[in-house]
Amino acid sequence: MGALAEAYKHSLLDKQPIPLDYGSVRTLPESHIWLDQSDESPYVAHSTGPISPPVIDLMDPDAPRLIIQACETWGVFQLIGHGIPTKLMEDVESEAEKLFGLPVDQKLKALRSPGGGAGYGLPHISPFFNKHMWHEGFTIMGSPIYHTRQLWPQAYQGFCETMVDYQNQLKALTEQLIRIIFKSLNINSEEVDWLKDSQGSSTALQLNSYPACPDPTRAMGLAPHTDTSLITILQSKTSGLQVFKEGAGWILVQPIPGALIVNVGDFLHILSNGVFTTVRHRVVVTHIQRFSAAHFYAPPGDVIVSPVMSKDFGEVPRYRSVSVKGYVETKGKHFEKALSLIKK
Ligand SMILES: O=C(O)CCC(=O)C(=O)O
Ligand SMILES: [Fe+2]
Repeated sequence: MGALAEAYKHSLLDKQPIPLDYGSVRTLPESHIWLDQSDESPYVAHSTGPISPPVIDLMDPDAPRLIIQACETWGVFQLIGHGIPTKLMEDVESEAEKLFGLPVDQKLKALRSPGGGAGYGLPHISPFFNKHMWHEGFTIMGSPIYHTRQLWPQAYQGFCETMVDYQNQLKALTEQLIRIIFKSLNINSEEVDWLKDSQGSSTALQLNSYPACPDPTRAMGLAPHTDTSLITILQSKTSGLQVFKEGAGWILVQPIPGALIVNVGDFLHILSNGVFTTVRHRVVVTHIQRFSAAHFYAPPGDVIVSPVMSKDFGEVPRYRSVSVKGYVETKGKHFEKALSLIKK
């Protein structure tokens, strides 16, 4: 089982209820009101600030330097010139729209089984919050056929072909970015077996829907978190994602048409000895439904992640070495405290 599947298995999700039938709700239920959670209230920052994450063209000869700089200063950037066909990105969005547009009884046929990471359900981070998020998701790990057939016993093929093609292309793009980043860390990609053979690494594709919300200033689409990945690549044509920037607060990321949003995850943060920022992010909701697709990439579970030591990344390790599996378990139990628990 891949490390990400393991992560979801260890989450306490089985104790959680199923997503709301959003189509039938006219007012925000008490269970979904986040306003009281003071500094985390989404109400405080709906507008774009004076600063925003950099936009980088992968075809630019200076892209490697800009990517490293963005990983350090923001932990997130928008990527253009990435080579993922626009048509494929549009197909992913329209297939997600079709899926989440199904009647609730139909969607529940693909509900995640207890201990299973794939299928329809609440956000994986739900167990760590006492309020519910205005969100429904569909998680794909490996082949999507099993759950998709439960949704569309006959017409599952179009959805599956689109998602498999997207997963393959995003995995290759992620590995291209990892090679660029590893060079700066002085890691020889040729010596990293799981990267060289593209074997064993663990990926998940998370389709997110944030339904039209009757009271957006009091609801939370996706609560603040960092990703348990090396790198995450996100697509959404609608704004809603906010990233936390020290000294500036929550910044709305305004998607550039056709761009992908790349963010640093916890494993890259550890590997870079804390120099690359694992960016805290969240999603705010509006009166209009929003879709996104997040592609997570983590090394195989038995890989040991240790901070690199150098002049640029520090000569004293800030984190203990951890196995991917071990860290995933710690995150599954302690969520946002996980990184501080492995601090030296
Ligand atoms: O929907 C988004 O913009 C962000 C999704 C996200 O952060 C996640 O799935 O981990
Ligand atoms: Fe995320």
